[in-house]
Amino acid sequence: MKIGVIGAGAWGTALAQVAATRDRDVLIWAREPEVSASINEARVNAAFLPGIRLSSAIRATSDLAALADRDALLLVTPAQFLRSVLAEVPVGARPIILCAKGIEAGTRMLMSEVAAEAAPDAPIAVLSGPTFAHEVAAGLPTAITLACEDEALGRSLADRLARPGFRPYLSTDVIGAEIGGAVKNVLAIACGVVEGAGLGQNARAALISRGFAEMSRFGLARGARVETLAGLSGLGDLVLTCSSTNSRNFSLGKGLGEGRAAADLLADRRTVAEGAFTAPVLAEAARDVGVEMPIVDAVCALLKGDIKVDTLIDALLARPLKNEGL
Ligand SMILES: NC(=O)c1ccc[n+]([C@@H]2O[C@H](COP(=O)([O-])OP(=O)(O)OC[C@H]3O[C@@H](n4cnc5c(N)ncnc54)[C@H](O)[C@@H]3O)[C@@H](O)[C@H]2O)c1
Ligand SMILES: O=P(O)(O)OC[C@H](O)CO
Repeated sequence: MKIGVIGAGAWGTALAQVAATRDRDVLIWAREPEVSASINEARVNAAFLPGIRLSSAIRATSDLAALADRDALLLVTPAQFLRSVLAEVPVGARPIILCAKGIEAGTRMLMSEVAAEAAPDAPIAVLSGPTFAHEVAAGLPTAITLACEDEALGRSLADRLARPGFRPYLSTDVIGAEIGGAVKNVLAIACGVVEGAGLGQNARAALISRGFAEMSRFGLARGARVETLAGLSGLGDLVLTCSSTNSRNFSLGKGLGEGRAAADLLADRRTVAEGAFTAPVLAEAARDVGVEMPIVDAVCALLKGDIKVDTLIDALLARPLKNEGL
């Protein structure tokens, strides 16, 4: 199975590196010609994954047509660009593995729903979990969920990607795997706010727990399974991303918590903080299914600049007491 990777940001590059540990022919599409050149000539992705020496088995191209000979495609562009990129790739009936974590603005669609429209003949899998790209590219031990409704295909894709240090766990719950990855990015912004505003470790733990309750309420309303939400792609990734400034989403939140404006923090960013795009569409999607997500609403308000951090925290803490259950 010849692997093609579409998107040469940090995560696409790390996944190409994973595939290249056993495969002598991995092709990655970079939107930026200078990134292709840097990978092919210097064996490094200086723009998006600096400091990692890349395998000589990875070739880069900036021509999407060059992916025509690939047997399976990993889609690793940011979520808001999945549809436009798929429109340019004649995917046909080749399996696609969706790796972006987000919800499409405007349509409120999950990535699998976008892909089902844009590449209707392609079998779909989702790869999602607690996976900082630098650690994966450096070969540090990592476990991840690979979800595919077709169990046999899921197993063959997992076998194709698995390495001693990269361990996919199989699931058939595609929606559940996607919801965990999309929602945790928004909650990571909230945890960053807690850090930036100096609210302490108790508050961070409370936010992870109550954030997980929000993720679970929304996930269950959308048909996700409890074990998926409590697994690597849900709780696992929530804990990772809420714990470290290595997370772009957590860092963005930290800046907000320090009182900086979202527009300034997001201006001229080359790397993506998906939670900033997911937050408003997630809030809408939650209202569609009648689910309360107060932490997500709070992140939306901060991103819009509607409210100051102190006022927001006071409002969250003043909510009526309630039962802990979902
Ligand atoms: N970085 C990680 O550790 C990590 C881990 C797991 C999942 N992810 C997810 O992978 C996805 C990609 O993130 P990343 O970290 O690789 O990106 P990145 O922040 O490293 O790089 C940004 C990417 O966006 C691409 N881009 C910009 N404008 C574009 C356009 N108009 N059309 C298509 N692509 C465009 C750039 O070419 C580049 O590949 C995100 O959904 C992210 O949540 C990231
Ligand atoms: O840097 P972040 O916040 O986009 O997080 C990266 C990955 O999603 C962690 O699993």
